[in-house]
Amino acid sequence: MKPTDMLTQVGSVIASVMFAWAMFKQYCPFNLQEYIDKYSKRAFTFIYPYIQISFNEFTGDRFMRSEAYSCIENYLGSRSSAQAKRLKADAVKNSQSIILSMDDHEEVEDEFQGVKLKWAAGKHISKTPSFSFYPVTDEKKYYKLTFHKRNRQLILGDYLTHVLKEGNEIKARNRQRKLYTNSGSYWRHVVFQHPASFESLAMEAARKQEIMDDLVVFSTAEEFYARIGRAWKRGYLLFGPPGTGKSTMIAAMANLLNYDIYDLELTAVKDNTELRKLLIDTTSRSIIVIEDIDCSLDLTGQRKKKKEEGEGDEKDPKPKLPKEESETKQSQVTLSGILNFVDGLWSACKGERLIVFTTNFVEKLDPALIRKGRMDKHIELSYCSFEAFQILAKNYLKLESHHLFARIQELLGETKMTPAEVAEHLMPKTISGDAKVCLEGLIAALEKAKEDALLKAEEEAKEKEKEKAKAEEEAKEQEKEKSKAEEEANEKDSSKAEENAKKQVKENGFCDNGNAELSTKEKK
Ligand SMILES: Nc1ncnc2c1ncn2[C@@H]1O[C@H](COP(=O)(O)OP(=O)(O)OP(=O)(O)O)[C@@H](O)[C@H]1O
Ligand SMILES: [Mg+2]
Repeated sequence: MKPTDMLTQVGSVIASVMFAWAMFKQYCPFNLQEYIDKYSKRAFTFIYPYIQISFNEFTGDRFMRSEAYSCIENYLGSRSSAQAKRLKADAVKNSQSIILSMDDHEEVEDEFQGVKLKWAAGKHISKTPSFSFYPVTDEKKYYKLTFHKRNRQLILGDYLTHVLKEGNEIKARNRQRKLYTNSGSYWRHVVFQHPASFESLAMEAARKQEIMDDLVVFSTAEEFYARIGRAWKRGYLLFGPPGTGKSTMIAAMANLLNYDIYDLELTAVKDNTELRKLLIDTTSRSIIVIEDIDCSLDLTGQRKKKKEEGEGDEKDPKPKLPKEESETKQSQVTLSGILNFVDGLWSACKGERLIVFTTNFVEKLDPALIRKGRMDKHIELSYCSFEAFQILAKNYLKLESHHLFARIQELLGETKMTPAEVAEHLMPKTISGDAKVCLEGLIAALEKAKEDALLKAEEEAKEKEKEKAKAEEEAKEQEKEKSKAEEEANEKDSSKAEENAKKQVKENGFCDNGNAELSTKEKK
């Protein structure tokens, strides 16, 4: 038989089979069709040695994108770019980088512990009836994993866990981080792009390293927290004078760990229920920040106030602005609400979380709020040391050393200046950006600060001296008054005794109180 004849015969056989199949579908009862379909698939899987798993893009009611699908998409990214011929590209991180994924109907291979598997991207298209002129197509994308059935245990267990974990990590690396703020009971967000880093933070190197280690250890300690039975969260209390870098450190923490920031404005939270709702809505890998907790709400005196109710109002050492006052009145968040927020059951949901409080006055906070276990790490940010200055000089002026550094070191040891003030003096003052001008300006400011501090100390000493003298005078005056009062009391006593004696003599003819002289006189 000629090859052309053979081809003709094959073609006619295929055409007949297809015709028979079409007739069968047309006239065969639906139940029988289903029956045959089911058993033919079973028979096929019986002889087919591979297992297939589909991961659909949307689960359930189509509104939720499947987490597994996006994890797989991320996981397959690098493999796709290396193996697939048709790729899809998408921009992430505010168009700063591109991620690639395989296009529909492409396949890539993967290997896990020596086992080979295959991933394929596909889509089901179904036409949904519509009144529109244009037909509406409903695309359902999926990834299909194919592997040999002898590896079932390994793939369903370790491999899929590995895919989800790695996919999640890639997703976290690629995602655009967000800065959230609360508005009512919802979070609004903007893109978070703060350049702060631990490298540029002006702080002693050893302390900085300790904080960074603590953060990194925390972020990788999921198994540890699960083993010891603690929620995977950690509290940081940053305290120190204004301008010492508390907010900057929070941004550096977020950049180090690649976390989102939830900046919680407590005065805008109506009550504890709203606070809980906000907490539940936060995602994992995030830092929840409450800035200036001492003046966000009057949490400082709540416990004391309850005890002292009716004893009159305690004077707030920091006068509040009228707006702040009215907001505080509106907010009914209580200290116990905050404590539940920090370590209640809800704070444990959905992965790792850092909770950071900042304050200028740590001593004003209720000890319950900042005890270890709630605020695990207390970090004091203080005035600028010489080591911190060196980092600022390197950042601002690109200077590692300078002959004026010695004088600055001397002055920083003698006076207090916040890193924010030092940084301000190191900002370029001339177009040429002459470092010497900045350093001289800083020296002048430090000398002035030193003089001011001396004057202030002298004034304080004088004030103290005055107060001491006044106190001594008052004490003397009090002493005088006391002795005068005693004299008067003595006089009163003796005249009273005299009167009593006279009375007795009049009534009894004698006196028994020992005032014999008087009684005999009276008798005579
Ligand atoms: N330790 C620091 N390292 C680097 N820059 C700093 C440091 N401290 C302050 N700065 C600079 O000073 C500015 C103010 O600092 P920041 O807002 O972090 O202070 P803060 O402690 O949060 O103050 P506040 O208590 O008033 O909120 C920052 O923009 C930063 O440039
Ligand atoms: Mg701040």
